[in-house]
Amino acid sequence: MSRTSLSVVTDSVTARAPSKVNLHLGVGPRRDDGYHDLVTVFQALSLHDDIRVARAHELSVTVRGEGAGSVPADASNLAARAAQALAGWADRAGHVAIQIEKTIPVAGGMAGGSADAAGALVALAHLWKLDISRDELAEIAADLGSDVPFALHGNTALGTGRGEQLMHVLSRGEFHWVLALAREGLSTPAVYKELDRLRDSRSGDVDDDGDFLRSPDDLMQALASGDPRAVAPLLHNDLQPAALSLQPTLRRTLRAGVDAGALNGIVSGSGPTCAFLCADEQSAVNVAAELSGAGVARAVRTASGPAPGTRVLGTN
Ligand SMILES: C[C@@](CO)(OP(=O)(O)O)[C@H](O)COP(=O)(O)OP(=O)(O)OC[C@H]1O[C@@H](n2ccc(N)nc2=O)[C@H](O)[C@@H]1O
Ligand SMILES: Nc1ncnc2c1ncn2[C@@H]1O[C@H](COP(=O)(O)OP(=O)(O)O)[C@@H](O)[C@H]1O
Repeated sequence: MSRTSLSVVTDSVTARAPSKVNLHLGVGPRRDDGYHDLVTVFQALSLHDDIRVARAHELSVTVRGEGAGSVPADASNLAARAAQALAGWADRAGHVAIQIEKTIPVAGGMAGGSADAAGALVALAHLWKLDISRDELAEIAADLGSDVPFALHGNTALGTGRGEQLMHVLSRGEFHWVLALAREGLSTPAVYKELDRLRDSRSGDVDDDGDFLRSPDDLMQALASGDPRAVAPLLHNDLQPAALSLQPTLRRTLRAGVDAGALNGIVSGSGPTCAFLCADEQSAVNVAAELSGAGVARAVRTASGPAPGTRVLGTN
């Protein structure tokens, strides 16, 4: 019998990256660099994007699925920028074909672009067999966008700085969410700008900065208890008034979700997706059905959290 030595070459890797909702989003005043200091509690949700990377002779990006038409399929795509950044770290050419299968709504406040960047980082580190630590990957991630480190981390985490400095938060059990997707997206910088404008227009009667950036201890205790009824009243988003100011119809969406039986509803991050926390899985299915019928959203999805961070799904 002849012996051949088999060296298995991986040609493509697929990674799965989660979406997120901010259970608490405290926003400090605008900094000199244009960013805002945050104290936020992220929870990763089961709604995800899949990112496949394959060896190629040049960089290319294709995008399919939810909102694909409004995502750039060129070097400006966050996944392509992630590939270039990782190639730079590894001192190699970033020739790779990237395929993104989107389920996360685009410009929806659920960090879809960040998920795609995290997916590209994890998939390429595997394809290129890079000896890179999670911390080094998180540093590259933070340069790509404030939410990208959390997309890598997943689960539940406290974010500080501009949201890129993370500490794991204990969260027991599974939480069930209904997501109301809006017809039009909202631009993240525009929502932060609207918050600054609203605060400027009523300066004098605002909380002091320390209050914006208080630690959400009650929420973290409620998460550790695993009781959605304890978590629900503690959901808080400083960006919500700004998102509602730019898309006033979201008020009706928020009301409709609670009327349908959700424990509470909140604008997800910079919006316009509205996220409703439900008592259990069956309640989420009922709320989703009723919200779909109410005509207050382009589409309605159910999701659970916390979901794991970005991970390799398979190789070919
Ligand atoms: C609001 C949040 C809440 O998690 O998420 P989304 O709702 O957009 O998903 C994040 O802060 C969005 O993070 P991300 O989308 O990664 O933002 P980046 O690319 O870093 O920054 C885009 C722009 O948002 C504003 N920005 C972002 C983060 C921050 N801490 N302060 C800011 O003022 C700045 O105007 C910045 O130029
Ligand atoms: N891979 C990507 N997926 C989604 N959007 C992307 C991507 N790359 C760049 N973008 C752009 O980034 C903007 C923010 O999109 P997204 O990350 O989905 O929303 P949000 O910041 O509200 O969570 C959009 O205008 C989109 O065109």
